[in-house]
This record gives sequence, C-alpha cells and structure tokens, in this order.
Amino acid sequence: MPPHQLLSFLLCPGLRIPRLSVLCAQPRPRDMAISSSSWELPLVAVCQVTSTPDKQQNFKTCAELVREAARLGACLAFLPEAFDFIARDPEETLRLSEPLSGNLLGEYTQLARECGLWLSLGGFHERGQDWKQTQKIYNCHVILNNKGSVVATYRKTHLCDVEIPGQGPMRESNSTIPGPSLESPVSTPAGKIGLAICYDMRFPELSLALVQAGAEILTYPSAFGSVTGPAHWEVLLRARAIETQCYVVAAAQCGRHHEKRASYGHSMVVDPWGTVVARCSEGPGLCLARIDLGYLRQLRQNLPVFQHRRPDLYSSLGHPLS
Ligand SMILES: O=C(O)CNC(=O)[C@H](CS)NC(=O)CCC(=O)C(=O)O
Repeated sequence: MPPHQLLSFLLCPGLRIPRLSVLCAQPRPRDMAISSSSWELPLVAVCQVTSTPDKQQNFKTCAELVREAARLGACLAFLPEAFDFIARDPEETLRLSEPLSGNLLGEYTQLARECGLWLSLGGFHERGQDWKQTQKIYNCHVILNNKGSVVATYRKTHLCDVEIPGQGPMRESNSTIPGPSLESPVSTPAGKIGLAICYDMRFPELSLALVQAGAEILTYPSAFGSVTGPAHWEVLLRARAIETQCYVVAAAQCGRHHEKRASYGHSMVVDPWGTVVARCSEGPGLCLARIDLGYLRQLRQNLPVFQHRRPDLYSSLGHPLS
C-alpha cells in the first residue's frame, strides 16, 4: 500500500500538533502501482468550519486554517460552501452579501498572496451584475491562484429547494438565482478542477459533463443537512468519484451555525478508486491528501468505462419524470 494512501493528518486548529491518523484504504489491484514518490505529489488541504452570521469571525477562522495548510505544505486549500457566513434568514443573507469586488474577497486575495497557495472558496454569497434589478444573489464558487487573482467562478446551477422531515425546509431560491452555465475545469498545481457546489452532487449528469470536459478533481464544497448527511453524503461523494474516476474533494460546514441551522460535517477527499483517503474529525479543522494523477490515468486505462459508454441509449437523459 503506498504510504500517501495510508496517511492522513487530522488537525485540531486549537492544537498546533498534527494528529497522525491511519485510514484503512481498500485494496487496489497490484498493477496500479504509484509511479512517483508520494512526497513529490501535490498536497491539498480541506478545511471544515462552522460559519455563523459573523463575517469577520468567519474570516479569522478560515484564515487560520489556510495559514496552517500553507505551513504544512499544501498548494491548494478548499473552503466549504458559505465560508463567508451562514445567515438566519433570506433577508440577512442578502444584507450580508457582497460583490466579488468587495472587501471580503479583497481579504482572501491578500491571504492567498501572503500564503502563496491557491484557494477554492466554495460558495460565496455574491451580488452579481444584476443585483440592482433582481435583489438576489448567486452562490458562487471562486478559485483564486497563489497571486490572489480570480481564475474561475462557477455559480451553483441546482438550487436546494427541499423539505426533509426533521431538517427544516431549505428554500435556496428565496435569495439565490441559479447560475446559467457549467464552467470549464480549471488547471491548478494539483490537477484540473471541475467546479460544483453541495446539492449539485445529486446530479451525476453534471459530474459526467465536467469529467468529459477534462476534470481530474471534482469539488463539492458543502453545507449538507444533518438528516440527509448520514444517509447520503459519503455514498454520493464516493459514487461520483468511482463513476467519473476523479478525485472528489468535499469541504463541509459542520456543527451549529445559529438557533435554526446545523450541518453534517465529514469533510473528505475520495480517490478515483472510491477510497476515502482523508477525512476531518468532528468540529472545525482540516485534513490533507496527496493527489496522484499518474494513478488516476492508470486506473482510467485499466477500467475504461468512458470507452464503454452507450450515449446512443441515454444521451437525452435528465428530463423531468412524467
Ligand atoms: O444557505 C446558505 O447560506 C448557503 N447554501 C446552502 O447551505 C445550501 C442551500 S440551503 N445547502 C444545500 O445545498 C444543502 C444540500 C443538502 O443538504 C442535500 O442535498 O441533502
């Protein structure tokens, strides 16, 4: 078993000492050997936080984790959906929102520059160009490079309007406009990243479109519910990884945000075989994983599902059931 598969560092932000944890990875066929030494492979960090309506405090927490990620040698850090804040109601969400050119993104630009690492800001409450007319926002996943420049944006296309007993109704469309399009995967030091957000993970069509466009890493920054979480979270993420043969990185909100809302946590990285190679422990913190694109390419050769597809049978998928 390659050592980078077995090791994942679990950190508590309060403690400065990394806790070393050994995960039981599932066996892989022997011939899918790793070509590079594990320490040459890019290291990514997945940050887990409990956002509240306090934007400055949330920034402080995220910045601390990002600095820790940089200190540990990560080239890219992932923050969850709503890393900026989680408000109590749609009015507060709209009031706290900012344009991409606002102060908060400015602070993250400086942070990326200072730490010299890339950031996936998994779901920014964005006042877009149409804010004046619509008075609604976009749920925007922003990628910053290590100079702090915005290199990609994706606006969540599937909005979470659901009513799950025991979880409280979610009506994202009360405050948010769905994004108009998917975005081309973005080249980063860790690989080509396909952008998605949270509820998007329930739509395998989206992940197939992204992998077809060249994605090697799928990202699902999330604020997953505490009822759907235990039933669906890990299963969905591992299924997306196995069927697309991509790494899946899912930074999550955890814990209680305010009186009315809690999230499931369980941030993780899944490799293209479907093995969970890193996961956060309970509460805010981070976990690290190495991305091995040589392994990904080998797996895609050995198990060539993309060559076996039958679009002649199901290319018009995705219309509502009648
Ligand atoms: O509200 C904000 O500020 C940010 N947006 C979210 O947290 C969104 C919409 S409420 N949450 C989800 O999509 C959870 C999906 C989920 O839990 C599932 O698919 O089961």
